[in-house]
Amino acid sequence: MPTYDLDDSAVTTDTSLTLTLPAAVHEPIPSSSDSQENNDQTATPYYREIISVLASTFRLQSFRANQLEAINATMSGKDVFVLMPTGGGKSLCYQLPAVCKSGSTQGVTVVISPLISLMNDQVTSLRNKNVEVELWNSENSSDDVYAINRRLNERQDLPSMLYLTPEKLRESTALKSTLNGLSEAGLLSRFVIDEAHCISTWGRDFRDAYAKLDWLRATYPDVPIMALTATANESVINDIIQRLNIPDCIFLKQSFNRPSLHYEVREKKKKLILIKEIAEFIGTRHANETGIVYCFSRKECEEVAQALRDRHGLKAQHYHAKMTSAQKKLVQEQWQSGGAHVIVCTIAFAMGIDNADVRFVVHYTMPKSMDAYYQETGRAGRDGRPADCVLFYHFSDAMRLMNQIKHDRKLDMPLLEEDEKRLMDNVRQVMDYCMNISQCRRIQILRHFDEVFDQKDCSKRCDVCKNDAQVTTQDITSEAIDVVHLVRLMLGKATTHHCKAVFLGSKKHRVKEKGHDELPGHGKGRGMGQVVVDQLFGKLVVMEVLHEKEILNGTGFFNYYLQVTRHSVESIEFTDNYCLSFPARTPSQRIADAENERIHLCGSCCSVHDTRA
Ligand SMILES: Nc1ncnc2c1ncn2[C@@H]1O[C@H](COP(=O)(O)OP(=O)(O)OP(=O)(O)O)[C@@H](O)[C@H]1O
Repeated sequence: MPTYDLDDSAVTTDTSLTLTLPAAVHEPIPSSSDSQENNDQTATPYYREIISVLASTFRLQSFRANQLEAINATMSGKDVFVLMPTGGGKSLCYQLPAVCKSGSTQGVTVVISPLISLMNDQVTSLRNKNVEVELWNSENSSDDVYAINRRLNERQDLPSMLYLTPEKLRESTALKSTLNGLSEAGLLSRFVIDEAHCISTWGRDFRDAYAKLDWLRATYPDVPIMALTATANESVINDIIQRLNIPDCIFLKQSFNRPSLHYEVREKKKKLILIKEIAEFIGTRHANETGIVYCFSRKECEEVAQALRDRHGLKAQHYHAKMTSAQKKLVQEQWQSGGAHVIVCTIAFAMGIDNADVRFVVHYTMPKSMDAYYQETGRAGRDGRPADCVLFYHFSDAMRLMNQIKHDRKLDMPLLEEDEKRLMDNVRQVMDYCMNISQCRRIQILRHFDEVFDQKDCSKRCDVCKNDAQVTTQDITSEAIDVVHLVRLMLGKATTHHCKAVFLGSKKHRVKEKGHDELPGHGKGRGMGQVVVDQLFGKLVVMEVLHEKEILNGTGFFNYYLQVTRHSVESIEFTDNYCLSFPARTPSQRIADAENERIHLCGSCCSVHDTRA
């Protein structure tokens, strides 16, 4: 057995997960457990230098799961595929061997990475460690390019690493000819494909220039390739391996479980109440600690940050795309120096801000996919210490995301129908996650990565496992059918909000003036309570029984009306999927629900009746 230490960091040390990969695509890939059983990782010819560089350059004491395996494999000239969760320590797997001299291949390690901001961060950090590194991307001036090219061509003082964007690699003939020269001189150590899921059309971030990377193996057959990603299910993995043509790669996968994170979903309330709840959560659980609040829009970021500052006295700052580089830099610096504790940001720009000691991630608005949720919560607890991830969910946010997808399809650019479906499905999966309060959050999250998780290992570090006893599961097939009938009777001309009100038995003016209090479905959901009715409607959207149709109104704005989709009532009756889990309602909650609906409880039988005249 290896004698090196695995720290108790953000990832587990379970390396025994293997995937079933179709033989037609490639030969079976050795799993990490195989390689560990057969090989003492400390007995390789490179180990002595590896350990020395770990301490001297990277100032680290030990390896995390699979890092040493990846480093040894690439130094011995093998292709490697590293599937490691966000914050797991992928960078070290290629940065460390790039600095070492004893590997079987010599020269420059070429890193292909999709995000200029992440490259900049890495390059700065490497230069601070005195690692010789060059960066070649669209931000370079012609003088920069000239200098880099000269350095690479003269080969006197070669950098250990060269960071590139895939677009640069595809477009620049000067770069290609320089790489050819290095290859002919035997001075290309390896190619590293970071965020390798961008290669796959199955992945969420497909990039055209990434797909062209099949060119690497064809042009430089002897240069080892290392592919790394934090998000890839089985189809994506197969696709990456096939496209890069690395069928015999050493495949290293570990559990995606992040034991240090506590997952929780809470019901999203109205704006000011919600912001107060967030402020209280931060104040009681994370006073003076750093965290991120994710919002949907730039306006929302600014409003929430301002409210947290002005109303609740928190050191909060917003961060989004419309800010100037100088403003962003200032906020980053404030965050890193403790001048700002809470960053309220949109997802697109959260990638550029990175701190190891983020203690909480709050989703003010639900994420657009489970992948995104994993990535965004993955910003917390990167130092391996406990951190909280709280997602505030409301059905209307899901509708907002779905409507945005439809809009993007119409307005912007060609979103293919299948892309739209995929994006919609992604939102539905998150809705499903939020509404499923009967299954451990970790089981649900990890299932998304094709990983089977044993609930007992959650150790009550999610809301579901913690609140175990208070959940009720109910077959809601007949209520679902009632809703479908009711929505049909509305002839596609009522909003979701209105349909819910009618279903709950509202006698408000708007309901009465349309005669909807006379409909057969009026009040069928009476007594279920707003939360359960929200869940029921949400479930029907997830199941694609209902959807919101966008209709342009006379004032040039869109109205969203609830409609029944292709599914018939019969299909509901014959599926066994129509169960809902919800927190058991206490008597006081039932009274509150009833009052919300302006319906009174009958004192004698305790069931809900409309006792008004
Ligand atoms: N062996 C180690 N011991 C202690 N800390 C480590 C080790 N390896 C990496 N780290 C630290 O873990 C943090 C995350 O590492 P890194 O940025 O490489 O993660 P990543 O897997 O690339 O994550 P992401 O997918 O989010 O980019 C960094 O702060 C890094 O210094």
